[in-house]
Amino acid sequence: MTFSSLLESAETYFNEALPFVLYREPNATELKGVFQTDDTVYYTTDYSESGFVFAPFDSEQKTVLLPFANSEAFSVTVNYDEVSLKSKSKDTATLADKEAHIAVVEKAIESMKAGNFQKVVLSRKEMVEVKAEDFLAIYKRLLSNYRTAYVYCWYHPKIGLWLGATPETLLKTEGNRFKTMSLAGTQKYKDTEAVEWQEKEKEEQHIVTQFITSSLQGVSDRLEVSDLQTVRAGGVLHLKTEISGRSNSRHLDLQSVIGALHPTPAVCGYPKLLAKAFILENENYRREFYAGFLGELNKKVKINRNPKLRNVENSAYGTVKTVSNLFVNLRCMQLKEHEGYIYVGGGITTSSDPESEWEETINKSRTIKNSL
Ligand SMILES: C=C(O[C@@H]1C=C(C(=O)O)C=C[C@H]1O)C(=O)O
Repeated sequence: MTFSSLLESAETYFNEALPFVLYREPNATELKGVFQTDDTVYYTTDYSESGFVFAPFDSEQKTVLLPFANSEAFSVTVNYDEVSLKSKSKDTATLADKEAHIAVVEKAIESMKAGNFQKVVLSRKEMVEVKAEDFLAIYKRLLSNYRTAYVYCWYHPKIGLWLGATPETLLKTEGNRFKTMSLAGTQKYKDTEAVEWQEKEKEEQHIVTQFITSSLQGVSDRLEVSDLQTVRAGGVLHLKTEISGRSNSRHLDLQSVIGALHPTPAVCGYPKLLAKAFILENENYRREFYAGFLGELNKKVKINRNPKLRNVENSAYGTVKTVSNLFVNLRCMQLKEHEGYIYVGGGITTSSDPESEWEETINKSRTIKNSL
């Protein structure tokens, strides 16, 4: 199977209304595809299943699963030479979009000043003129434009068509080791990653780091927390801290770890339940799968830790491990037959300036717009 034949299979599956997902991990050259052989909507029950998951923001709603057992999986090397299409940027937000977003941001600031909660992530969706039938051209541009992102295209005829290029890992596990990240704080990228950060951004990112480390306290006694870094995600920069560890027990309970993490204050707020209630009550639309998560769940892979043995084919030294690679669904778009919806948001604290928060959503929305 080649890069172009994998894309052709996706096109065939789409035309035949069968579920599939295409995805490429950050900095990887491998494009993977999972093609479900029937059009049933399968769900996870306790995250012990093996497959590709697609979870909504609202953790009360069910997580969709493309079970590996009911699918065919392929992997090819991406051929970027085949991705030469030019990109354009269009800003399509209306004045009404701007006023509505600013009004909710102002309401949140007031509520936080009254002491109701500390941080909330407010988002909106913006309509763009695209057609679902063009999804592969858009997907190829996303692959080419964002090599450090997790770039996916997910389709289920009974649920919808989603594409994205996200910078955020929710959870990576291998056996009982795990890794996650605290990613928050945003500024526009202007040719350098050597930038200063304001207290507001440092504070909102710190809230996320604190939440993650305390949520994982019961999972591992020895958490490793990296230094604060500035990372680029297309046209924006974020603050990032990496958090990793090994579960105290031999078995990592994915259901409880995912339950403890999702949604983090990077996409919801703090305290979690109060922020979530504010979001559900005040954002005047449903997030659906935006700010949910997606990726491989309990995949069996052969791991070879000795680099000297890397070239030994069919290695007898490899061990089979169970891995999960889950990413937060950000910088994404839902594609309908005749239009697309880009989903974007940003973290609000009492020090937020509503106008700058609006600009931040515009800057984030360009991740997708630059590839339409
Ligand atoms: C909510 C989004 O992004 C998240 C919010 C950020 C912020 O508030 O600065 C930064 C990165 C992400 O964790 C989004 O892209 O829609």
